[in-house]
Amino acid sequence: MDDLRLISDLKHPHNWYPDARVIQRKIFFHAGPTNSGKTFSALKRFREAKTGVYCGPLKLLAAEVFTRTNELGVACDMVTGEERRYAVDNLHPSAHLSSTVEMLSTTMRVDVAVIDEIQMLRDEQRGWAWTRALLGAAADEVHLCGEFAAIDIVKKLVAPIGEHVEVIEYERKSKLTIANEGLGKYDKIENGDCIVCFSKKSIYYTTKKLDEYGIKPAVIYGDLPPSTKLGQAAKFNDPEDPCNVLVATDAIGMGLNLNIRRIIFNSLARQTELIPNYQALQIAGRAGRYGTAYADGIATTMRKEDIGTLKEILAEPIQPIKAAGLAPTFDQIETFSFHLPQASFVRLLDMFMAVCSLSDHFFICTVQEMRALAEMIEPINLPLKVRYTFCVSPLNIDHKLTATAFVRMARRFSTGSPLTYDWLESVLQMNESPPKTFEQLAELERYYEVMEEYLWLSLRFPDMLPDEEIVRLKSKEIDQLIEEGVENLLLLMTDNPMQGKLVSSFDSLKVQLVPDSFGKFIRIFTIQALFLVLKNR
Ligand SMILES: Nc1ncnc2c1ncn2[C@@H]1O[C@H](COP(=O)(O)OP(=O)(O)OP(=O)(O)O)[C@@H](O)[C@H]1O
Ligand SMILES: [Mg+2]
Repeated sequence: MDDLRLISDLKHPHNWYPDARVIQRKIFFHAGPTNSGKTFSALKRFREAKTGVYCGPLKLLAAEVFTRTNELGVACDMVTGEERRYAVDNLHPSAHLSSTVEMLSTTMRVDVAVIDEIQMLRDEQRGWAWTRALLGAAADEVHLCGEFAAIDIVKKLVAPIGEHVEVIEYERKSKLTIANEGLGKYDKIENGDCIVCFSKKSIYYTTKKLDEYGIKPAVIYGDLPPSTKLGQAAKFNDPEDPCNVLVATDAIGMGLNLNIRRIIFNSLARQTELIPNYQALQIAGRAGRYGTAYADGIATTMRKEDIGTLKEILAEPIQPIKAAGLAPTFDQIETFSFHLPQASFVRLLDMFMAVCSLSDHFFICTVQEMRALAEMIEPINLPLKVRYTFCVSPLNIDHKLTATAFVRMARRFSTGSPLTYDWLESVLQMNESPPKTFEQLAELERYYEVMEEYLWLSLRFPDMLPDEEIVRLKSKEIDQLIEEGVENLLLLMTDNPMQGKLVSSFDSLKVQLVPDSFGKFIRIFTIQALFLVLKNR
């Protein structure tokens, strides 16, 4: 037990990064509310430096920095969990790199490291990645961008290594007001409005409602592939495009540049809990974007009775962040397994969580997702490192299709046979026709997730997952189908409620049944019944 306690002692995470510890780093904290130019300033410094790395919270942001930096004439490569791109080629890596925060190499020496959205170190699941970047970036200058709430904790985390934090404060570049009353009705929707929902179901419901008022919105939610998100964002941003309303989940909370004038909270609760005030502020802060047609922003609610709550939430002072996330590293789990050779991986994780010790200012990130993946592949015989890698992959296994594919990938891996594209195709048995119902659209999203998982694993085990190129091409095709699906489903609902529904199945009937007026339902039902009769004859 004493040995186990020693191994799981996480009290001195500073010591995990020897390359950073030999540098006397200068730390700059660009602190301010949303839309205040923090990232803009830090990126300027990044580009001016001889060598630099940018660590962003999302693939989309890493891609945006990659594209923009190259456009500005500074060669920049990109690394995300699933992809490596080079400004030139892999024989000539650039001096600048844009990456997702989890991918930062703590042994790569650079002049400037930018760590964006540093307040994310409080995140229950991903917080460890920001803590690791903060303590481990081997850079002369570390530029942090984020909320004021993170200043104290950052100072406390670097104090033991004698590093000083210089805070640069920013003010919001545009005005943000909270409306006096909630909207109440859909007919008050205007150009530049973004309705924020907290579930896919309410996204569909809201689009349907807007349809009744002849509005065809752009739609963005987390499960959509990046290029669909970008396509929808571009459509909404384009002043020439007739689409001027956006319906989105809080997936827009970070990163995308959107010309939003007014944020309308469809509700203020995720499942049953009110959203925390820092999240509400992040989302509300999306309204009004410096340098766009809608420089001044407004935040409001869909339901009139919610406006008071919104005002209360936004008025609450943001509590300074008290602790930063940490997670067990592979080395620690491996040493644990030497001491407990009989224990299953799930048991190792549970033991680690039970005995590990932390100092003040840290908390241990939840390993729920990792544990769920570990449970699925527990009976499969895999080396510890492979099992660990499978379990830290970012796959969502809430759906049967993704869960089954995950298990089959692990099983195939354990037999030593390569996971080729042909094999993957036989597992997925994809229906690649353009989706006509939301269920079919969701199925395509699942295919896309499995392909992303393949790409993620193939970066780590290229010999066992050799068909990266072909899977990437295929995933782009699926992405395209999803994009068309989002467009077409909305189009079908808006332009002509009858069109296209003749060929759809009972699934679409289920969707139509939910919030529609009775008359419309009778018409659709009659036509569908007629269609079935004709088909059977
Ligand atoms: N000095 C500047 N000159 C021109 N454009 C600027 C300047 N500062 C910021 N911007 C533009 O204003 C917008 C907001 O800036 P930025 O993204 O840096 O804000 P932020 O504080 O990082 O916001 P968030 O918290 O949402 O990440 C961007 O489109 C950026 O290009
Ligand atoms: Mg920013």
